[in-house]
Amino acid sequence: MKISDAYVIVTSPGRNFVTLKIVTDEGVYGIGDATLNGRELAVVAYLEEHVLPALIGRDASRIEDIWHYLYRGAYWRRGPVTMAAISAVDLALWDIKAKAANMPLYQLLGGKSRERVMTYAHCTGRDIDGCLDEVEKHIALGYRAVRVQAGVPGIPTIYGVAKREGERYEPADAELPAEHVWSTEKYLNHVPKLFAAVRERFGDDIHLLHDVHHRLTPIEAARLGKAVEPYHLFWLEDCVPAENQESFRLIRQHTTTPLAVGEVFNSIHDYRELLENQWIDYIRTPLSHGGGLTHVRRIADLAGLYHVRTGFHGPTDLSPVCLGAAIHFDTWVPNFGIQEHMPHTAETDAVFPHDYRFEDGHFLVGEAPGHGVDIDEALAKQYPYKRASLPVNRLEDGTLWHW
Ligand SMILES: O=C(O)C(=O)C[C@H](O)[C@H](O)CO
Ligand SMILES: [Mg+2]
Repeated sequence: MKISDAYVIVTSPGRNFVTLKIVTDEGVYGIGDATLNGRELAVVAYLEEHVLPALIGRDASRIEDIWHYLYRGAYWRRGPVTMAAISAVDLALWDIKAKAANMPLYQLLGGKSRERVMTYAHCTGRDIDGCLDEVEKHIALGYRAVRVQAGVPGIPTIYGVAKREGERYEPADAELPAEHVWSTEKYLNHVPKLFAAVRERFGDDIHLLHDVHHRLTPIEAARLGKAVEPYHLFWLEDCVPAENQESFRLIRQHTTTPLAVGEVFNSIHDYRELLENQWIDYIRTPLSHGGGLTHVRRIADLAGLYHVRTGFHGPTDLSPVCLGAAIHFDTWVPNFGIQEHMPHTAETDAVFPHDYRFEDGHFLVGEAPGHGVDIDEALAKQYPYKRASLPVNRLEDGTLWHW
């Protein structure tokens, strides 16, 4: 089965998505997600100029060889743009392989390890009370796990909290990066109060998660991890920027709060010291940024040796294609932890018809051959690309900080 055509579809049904379609001479096609929030067209250019012309005529069944051709063959390795492009090709080829085998993707991976996939919801409020109301709503929807983020007094705009009550949170909300102001002290003083309030109102059974979004230094992260220990979090996410993996040694020495890392990683090499030293508990790299199934399953296998589990990134800036493939992976992977779930808009769901289902706080995998997600190309055309950038953060004195 040879690749006869490959093209990119850019659509913006509420937010931008980049989708790759690979077509074979036998008429079977596959779909991959190539969305890199705020840098979408860089991946489009990489695919169109450097990847797709070299795919035409290749045997679509040789996924492993094509992966290495694109990775080793580029000479320039790793990086989010390259790896998002490789991921999209890989997801589309696995979709083709599973369709050709007339099997849902999880069957090709090794079959079901579980019946359903536990998800966590985003609960955010302008203040602690607003956040508690959201937790209540999400428990009523059946969620067993919630990520809690609340506004911090004295910080006007903060990661994870919508600008206005009742609005959805979307960080890429301006053509050019919006400037936010950050205060570590105000944040560190406030967060333990949020967790105390959630446990006080909802008890011990619900899993609680929190995303620091890379803003602390290692010793500050250690302080936060210790401060929230009484509230036994499921995880504390991205507590420091993680280019320096060694930072986690210090954090781990001080706290038993479980740590999740990796939504901005794209290679197994980003994880090696973290895993081998048992400094983290969950890996977060999504299939659409970490080299697709071919590479992410190697990361998951390495993680499994160290009792580390998966907790894939799943905000709305990963398309339903990535989410659909992730649900197959989650259904199979032995060391599954949890799946992030931030519901897509109705417009997005219409552009990407899919057969996964959400029920009672869990995803249920579909039985259609492939990963079960398609794209309605005619509908996609009705939503043209709009430039959208992620914000930047500055300390109160104006210093540029991590967002
Ligand atoms: O969902 C999360 O945990 C995130 O941190 C979301 C990121 O801010 C988002 O994907 C940036 O594009
Ligand atoms: Mg995150």
